Amino acid sequence: MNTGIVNRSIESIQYYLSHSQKREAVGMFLLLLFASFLDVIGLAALVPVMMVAGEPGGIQKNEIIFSIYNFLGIESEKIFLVLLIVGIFIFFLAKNAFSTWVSYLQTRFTARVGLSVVKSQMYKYLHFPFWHFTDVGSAALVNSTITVPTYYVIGIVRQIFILLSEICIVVVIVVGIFIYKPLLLVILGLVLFPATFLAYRALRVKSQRIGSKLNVLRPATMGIVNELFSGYVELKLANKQKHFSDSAIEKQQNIQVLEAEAYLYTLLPLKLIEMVAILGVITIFLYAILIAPDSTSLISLVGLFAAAAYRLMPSVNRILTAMLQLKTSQYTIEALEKFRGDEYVEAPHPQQLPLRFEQSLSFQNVNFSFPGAVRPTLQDINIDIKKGEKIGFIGSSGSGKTTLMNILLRFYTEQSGHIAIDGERLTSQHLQAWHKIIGYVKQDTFLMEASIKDNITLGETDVDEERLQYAIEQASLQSFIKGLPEGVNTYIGERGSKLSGGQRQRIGIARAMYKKTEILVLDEATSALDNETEREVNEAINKLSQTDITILIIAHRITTLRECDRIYELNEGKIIAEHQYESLIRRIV
Ligand SMILES: Nc1ncnc2c1ncn2[C@@H]1O[C@H](COP(=O)(O)OP(=O)(O)OP(=O)(O)O)[C@@H](O)[C@H]1O
Repeated sequence: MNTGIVNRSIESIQYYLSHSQKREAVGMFLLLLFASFLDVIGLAALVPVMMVAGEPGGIQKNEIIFSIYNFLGIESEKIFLVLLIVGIFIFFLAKNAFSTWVSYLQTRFTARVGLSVVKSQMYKYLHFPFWHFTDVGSAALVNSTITVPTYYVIGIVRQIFILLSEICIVVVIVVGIFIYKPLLLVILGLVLFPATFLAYRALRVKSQRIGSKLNVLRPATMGIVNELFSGYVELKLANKQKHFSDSAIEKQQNIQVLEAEAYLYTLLPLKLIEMVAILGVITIFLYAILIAPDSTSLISLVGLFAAAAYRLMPSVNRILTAMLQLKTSQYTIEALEKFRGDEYVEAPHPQQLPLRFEQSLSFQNVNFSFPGAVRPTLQDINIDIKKGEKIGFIGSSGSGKTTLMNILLRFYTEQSGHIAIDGERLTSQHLQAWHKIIGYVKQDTFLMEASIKDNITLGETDVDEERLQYAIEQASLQSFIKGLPEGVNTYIGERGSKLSGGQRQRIGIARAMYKKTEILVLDEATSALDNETEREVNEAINKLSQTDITILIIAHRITTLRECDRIYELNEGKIIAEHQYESLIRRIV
């Protein structure tokens, strides 16, 4: 049988196991082996005991049982038989308790492996280079961090355990038969092995193909369903809801068909093995008629074959099914192995240093290009900002404003030049301290399906109420919150659907204020800004302008920049001009 997928699976699982877990896995394998051994002993003991019990004077006929009978010195055969049956029952009880315990250990172990796969995937995607992160897309991210690990545990980790334990059972039986009757083993091998091998070969490619197709279809369907609901308003107005839902249903239908086909393949082996067992009986008959025309050996051989096949069939079936499941789930191994290259591995967090921001923040000859971009996204950026200044950024779409802020926030790292805080170069050793004092209010503020309070504190359990009030005031949210039935505890709906555009941005501002932001980056929304929203946001910005918080505002409406000390204009990644608000507004009017 092809062991490629088995080796691949074991190698893949090893990646997630610590040293002690690897030892634990070996220990568990030994326990499985022992449980299989007990399983076979139990069955092997049952048959002679039943035969002895059913036949008067049977005790004397069976050598082993007879010697036990003599050893115990019990006078009544009946009592001995009762004791023997009770003994067998106790043995089965103990054996099953033991194998249940082994199964319990195994499921706990599997669950822990599953958890470390999820953890490892989460870690991987949370430490992804930022530009790459946005390329992957949220549906694929959810699929990779939750769905793929789930199917990996079901389709790979569990199947490997099933496979190993069933192989143990088969080996024990085969060794037993070999000792007892080598000829039977030859017949069994000749019949069972090629048939099983051929069945596996016929189904494995199909199973693997099903898995790969499912891995594409599942996130694609999830993505469409996500869009269907998140774009509810736009799709309804454009009369496109049906188009999206039809496409999701079509994909879901394909998934159902593939899953049904995969399920069918798990049922087929048993049917096939049954046929093979019958074929075995026929082979023995033929053997007996043509080669060894001795009827007593024929009957005993058929009986033995039937007994061996009876115990072997379920095991061989489970082995085949497990192998096919491994093939169907092979895609999960490949999916988990993605992005393990050095370019995706973040340098280990260096020791963190404190950072003081008391005087200035400057960009010094900063240059940045996205991987594969034809021209630099930012070129020779030089800006000096004093603490407490309010600075505006304008420029056409794509001129590099957001990228510049992402560098300041350290989501991207400049290829040359640097950022200095109070004259000290900002490095990865300052990351924690830097993120503590810098806040970012994005164009589309991230909002959770939770209360206003949770959205401002980002779900903090030990809320500093005084700080919360201060943040609400600074973001000019107090009158809005006062008018709500449950005040700060009011739920804002999914992604803030119960809020206006201005209210959403002001929640973002309040969030930044709550965390004691010293430098605030505001990326003003282009689309959502109607006059009322602009007034609301401007009111908050004006209020913040009275504080000593340093503010950097990317604006699409010049009026947002009224309180700015200076305004930089970007074009194609370069700073092409520095303006004062008055001169800029005159130029436009
Ligand atoms: N993740 C990315 N990968 C590759 N190129 C990118 C990526 N993000 C932005 N760019 C490119 O970098 C350039 C600058 O984009 P940026 O978002 O900084 O512009 P912007 O001035 O903020 O635009 P807008 O005003 O429309 O928000 C654009 O040409 C854009 O296509």
